[in-house]
Amino acid sequence: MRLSPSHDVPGNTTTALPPHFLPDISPRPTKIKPMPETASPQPDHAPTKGDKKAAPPKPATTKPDDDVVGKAYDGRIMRRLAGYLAPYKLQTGVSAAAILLKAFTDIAGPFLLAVTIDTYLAPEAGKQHWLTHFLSRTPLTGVTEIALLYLAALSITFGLEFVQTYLMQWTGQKIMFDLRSQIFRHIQRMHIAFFDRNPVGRLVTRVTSDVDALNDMFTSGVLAIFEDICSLSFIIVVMLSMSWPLALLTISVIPGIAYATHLFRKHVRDSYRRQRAATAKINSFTQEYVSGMSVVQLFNREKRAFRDFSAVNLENKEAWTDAIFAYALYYPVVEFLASIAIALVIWRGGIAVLGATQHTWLSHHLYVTASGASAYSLFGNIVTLGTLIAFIRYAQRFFYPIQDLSDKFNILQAAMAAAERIFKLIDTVPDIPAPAKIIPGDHSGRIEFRNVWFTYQQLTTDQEAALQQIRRENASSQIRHSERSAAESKNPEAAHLTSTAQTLSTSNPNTQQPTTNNSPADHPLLRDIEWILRGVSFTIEPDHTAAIVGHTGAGKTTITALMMRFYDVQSGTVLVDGVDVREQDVHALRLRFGIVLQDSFLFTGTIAKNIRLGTESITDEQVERAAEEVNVADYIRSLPEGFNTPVIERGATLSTGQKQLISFARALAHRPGILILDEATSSVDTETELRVESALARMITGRTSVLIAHRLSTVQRADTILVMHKGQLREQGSHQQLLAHRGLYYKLYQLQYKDQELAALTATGSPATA
Ligand SMILES: Nc1ncnc2c1ncn2[C@@H]1O[C@H](COP(=O)(O)OP(=O)(O)OP(=O)(O)O)[C@@H](O)[C@H]1O
Repeated sequence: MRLSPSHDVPGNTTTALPPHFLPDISPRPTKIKPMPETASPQPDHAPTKGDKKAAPPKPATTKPDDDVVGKAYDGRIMRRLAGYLAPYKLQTGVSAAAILLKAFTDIAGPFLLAVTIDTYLAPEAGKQHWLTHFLSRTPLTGVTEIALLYLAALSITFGLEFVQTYLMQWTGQKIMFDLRSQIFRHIQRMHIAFFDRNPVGRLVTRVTSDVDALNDMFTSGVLAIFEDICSLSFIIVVMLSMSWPLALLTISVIPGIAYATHLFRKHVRDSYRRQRAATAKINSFTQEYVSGMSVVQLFNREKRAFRDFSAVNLENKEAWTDAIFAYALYYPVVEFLASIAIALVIWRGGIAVLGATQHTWLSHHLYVTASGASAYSLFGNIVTLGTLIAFIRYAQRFFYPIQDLSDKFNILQAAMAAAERIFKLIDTVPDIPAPAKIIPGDHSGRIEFRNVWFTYQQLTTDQEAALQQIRRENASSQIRHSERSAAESKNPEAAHLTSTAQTLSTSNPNTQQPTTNNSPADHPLLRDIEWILRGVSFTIEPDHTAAIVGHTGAGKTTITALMMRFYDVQSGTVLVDGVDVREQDVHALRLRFGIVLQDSFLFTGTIAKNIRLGTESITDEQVERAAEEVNVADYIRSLPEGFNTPVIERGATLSTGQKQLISFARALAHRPGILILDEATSSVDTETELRVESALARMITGRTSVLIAHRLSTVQRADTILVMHKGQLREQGSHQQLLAHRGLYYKLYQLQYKDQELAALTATGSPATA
């Protein structure tokens, strides 16, 4: 709690004026602002009495980088942050000038008070202020004139305060706007693997609370520190000029305050770290249990869930209690030390005002200096009643900025940590690098996988190096092979001789292989990686339909993700439209695809907007036709607002099947070159599926299509069926060919066929074993 005029001059019996008579130009509000959060996932300060701005808990993330307590000042980060201020130089400059002027006008009040007392209320012969001399030569003589001067200083201070507050808050909001836009734009550019690694909560925190922490720094941190430093400097200069021995007495308690601040910060820091962890747990716990409430209630887990919740709730409470204890102790301690300083000033200044005759034996001997001169003569000559009263006011104000600085230090620390996390996000380069030279595809719709190895795992530097080596070896082998082929085609005779020479020169039959194909699985560093795709090669010819089948987790969806370059392969090549996807413009590449997933994603907006998905060239008629083709138009029209019915909460009011059909319409309306249907009809009933099937037949005609389906009935008509098993392409061919092969597909088919037969028999009441 800050020193306030009503109780900050204990036992001031030596002055002619009672303490409440002591005016102050800018009495500061009582404010306690405990240490703000570095990650700001919870209220940014403890709910202490007197602080009206206690914020509700903010969502927290559980990842370690949210737990970092950074440095209070980091030159590198500060320089970068200053860059955001650059467009608002004028506003910042005016604010800074206002602060400087305000710090100056702030000190005028006590000074005018001293003049009033020494000149008019309790004048002493031979002790006159220079200002009194100065004012005596102007019309400003008398209490009224000085009161007017005082009022003028007060008005200027308020005016400056308004200018500074308004401009700084305005600038802060502008910077936050710029920063949020930059973060969001950057997040949108990130590759899909980035979102696998960064949970939603963490990214939301970056855009919200971390940006808020920076706002605090811009609006009340940096400039407030500047203001505090200006105030402190002016007050110190004024105090020293008034009476340096009294000034030294005031400053004498600073080491005590510094030590108390050090202990306090240490304690609060630890407690905040625990709070962050506990709040993160509460948030994720609540989120998980609220989303899974039906399962909780179904399995009667309420009591158990409440017990678990109480445990994390208690952790949070205890961490808060510790912080509150520290705050409750720290502010009175600082206040006590400040009061000691002021008591010292009153005591020593009072003696000086009363004159040498009234000092005690102790004070006389205490203040005899080594040179033999009596120190109180120093006071005696300088300290008037007015000076002493003004000095006490300055001494009180001296402790405001000191308390404030410790507070601002916390804001800075929080902002540095937030800035570090924000910059880390902004500096994350997409793992999907843009090609040096873009090669557009031929729009044929041809898809080819050449010996593709892929893992979602992040590889170590050594593993990356090993892969690079393999890629280099395979590429040079490929070049040699191409050169040889070219030579053979030009001169078959020479080619024959070369080939014979090679055969004779070595007994190793491998040298006759046209190309080397080193496999990552053979490398000691790469052997233990959990490869999702292991050397997958296939071709889907233009306008053909390929179906990918296989057990759950076999890598089917992964194959389609690689076609659209959501991830880059670690080894091998994926070609779409005849060109390596890494050499194409990624936006143009993705525009080629239309996709319907098992878990359709709808955005907030209307149904029509979800079908159009921002492509304004799609007309209302086309939207409706697409919906008709997939048999969902009647349903949409039956809704109160038809195609303009709002979609809320990712389509919470629609069934999974309806969402799938809307996604179908979306894919159809966009007329993509390549269509991917990943379990696209898994959630619609058989009747609807049959109707969608005819739409499907139309959809896949004239474009390359990739179907992923567990129901083999859906895939039978595909031109080619790829059978995946544990990341490997085990079989490939048409339905009939694969059945004849009697391999994996045959087994899968038999299993499903038996299941269906069984289901049919059960439905008709026949014995299951029949
Ligand atoms: N984003 C991801 N991060 C890490 N691992 C993943 C990711 N997506 C999939 N996997 C893993 O990759 C493997 C293949 O997944 P994929 O989704 O390709 O299988 P699938 O054959 O389509 O399975 P399903 O039939 O169940 O859809 C699985 O073991 C899965 O755990």
